[in-house]
Amino acid sequence: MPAGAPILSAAQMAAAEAACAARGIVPADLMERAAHAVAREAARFAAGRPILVLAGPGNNGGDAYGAACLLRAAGCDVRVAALGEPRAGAAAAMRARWAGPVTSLADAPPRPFVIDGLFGTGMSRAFDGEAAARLCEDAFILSIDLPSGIDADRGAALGDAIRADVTLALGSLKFAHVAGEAASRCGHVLLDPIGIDVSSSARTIARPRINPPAAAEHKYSRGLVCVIGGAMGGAARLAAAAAARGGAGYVVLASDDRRTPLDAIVHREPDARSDTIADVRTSALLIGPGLGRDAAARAACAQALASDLPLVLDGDALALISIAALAARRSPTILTPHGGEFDALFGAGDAPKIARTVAAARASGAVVIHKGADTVIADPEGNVIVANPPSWLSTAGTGDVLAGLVAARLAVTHAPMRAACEAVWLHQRAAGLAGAALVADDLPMHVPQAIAECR
Ligand SMILES: NC(=O)C1=CN([C@@H]2O[C@H](COP(=O)(O)OP(=O)(O)OC[C@H]3O[C@@H](n4cnc5c(N)ncnc54)[C@H](OP(=O)(O)O)[C@@H]3O)[C@@H](O)[C@H]2O)[C@@H](O)CC1
Ligand SMILES: Nc1ncnc2c1ncn2[C@@H]1O[C@H](COP(=O)(O)OP(=O)(O)O)[C@@H](O)[C@H]1O
Ligand SMILES: [K+]
Repeated sequence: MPAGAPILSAAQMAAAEAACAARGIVPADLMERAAHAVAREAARFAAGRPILVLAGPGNNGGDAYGAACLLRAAGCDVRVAALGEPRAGAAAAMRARWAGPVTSLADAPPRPFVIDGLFGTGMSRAFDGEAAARLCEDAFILSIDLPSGIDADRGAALGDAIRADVTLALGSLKFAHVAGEAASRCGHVLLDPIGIDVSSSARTIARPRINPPAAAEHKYSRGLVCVIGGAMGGAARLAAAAAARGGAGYVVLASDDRRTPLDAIVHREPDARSDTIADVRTSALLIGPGLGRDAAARAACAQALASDLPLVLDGDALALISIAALAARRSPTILTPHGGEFDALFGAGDAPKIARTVAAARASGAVVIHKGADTVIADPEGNVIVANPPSWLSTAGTGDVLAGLVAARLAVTHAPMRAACEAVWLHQRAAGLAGAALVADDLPMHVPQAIAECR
């Protein structure tokens, strides 16, 4: 996935395209550039294999006809199968340029390399993809802009959507490249800006820059993280270990369980929880991993919310707070809900995940890390960063590790959106370093290497 790349809705993409026209770059120019980009990548990936171009009735099909012409001119073995016929504009002109035969999808024999140019951002309703599926079954598939059959904004498959090996996004990434079910249908995502200027408040995550501590720093100035433990000691220990490896200067763990994951982590008795929450030296307080939901947990949450400390709320804590109490806070707050916790706190709703996460950040005044295969980070100003972490993270306790990293980065940076992005990047990188079949305990030890890569 291209790092730090803008992400647009279909409507925002169309507006950017219209703005090009105002600068004298007409749709035919953009389609020409798109066709060149598709032909370039197709030639590279096909590597001499016979190519079948699937062309649809809209501009996605126009890109496909344009690429077919360029590939044939370059000596490639190209056939075209079409669904509908472009009727007007740049797409019709590209169609007219293709002098070779065009068969229906049903009549086309399969070929080992398919360029999928059936539908892009204009996909509006479910499509019967049976004939396309037959042609794609054993082929390497390069999708133009989006795998056909995807809702560009929601990332939902509309009927029989295509599953691509490589998707070449044109102009900008769309929400479907990073969010929802569609993200896993895109395969490897490439982006060609085709000369369109785009700006967006939503971007893909990029490697952060993390500097070593300045020479004058000491353990307290580096950031004191306090982790409040509860019913399940292991969760708080995972979080504390991650906070220590995540660059905090000092980590305190207040819990019933005297065991700490590292000797460097200071244990405090649970009856000192209230003193810990009141400790003004604390740079970031983490509450929630393994907390439980009993009266003591509720009281600790209420005290944490009422404090002026920078706060990270995870797990059980998210079930013990209200949006109103969050909105009343003046200090930085970061929430780290998974999908179920998010729905319970903010409501399920039909809107796309990115829009729901932005609304949650606005309503709560907090930075929200809405976790999952498409992790959406939003701040109350509407800035959004999206990450697609490795699926091996889908195992118990990895969220506790993330919460500890968030607390560490908040303690160090004092900037909640930056802290959230740094933590999510370090978490996914540590997962990549830990590799297949990782368990949550493996992650903290890989965080120093991930930080070392952030110079
Ligand atoms: N962004 C940019 O700057 C640039 C964008 N470019 C390219 O344009 C693409 C967007 O093009 P687009 O808007 O023409 O839409 P597209 O995806 O081709 O499909 C629309 C057609 O499909 C039809 N249709 C829809 N659903 C259907 C169904 N279920 N079953 C059957 N038909 C269905 C629909 O029919 P209608 O709904 O109107 O009846 C209409 O005819 C974009 O993804 C990129 O590749 C580049 O050329 C250059 C720069
Ligand atoms: N399929 C997946 N692909 C990528 N990341 C995932 C997937 N499932 C879960 N994750 C990540 O794993 C972590 C799980 O967090 P959470 O559900 O709170 O687990 P726990 O409470 O057991 O620690 C989150 O960072 C989440 O984004
Ligand atoms: K397509």
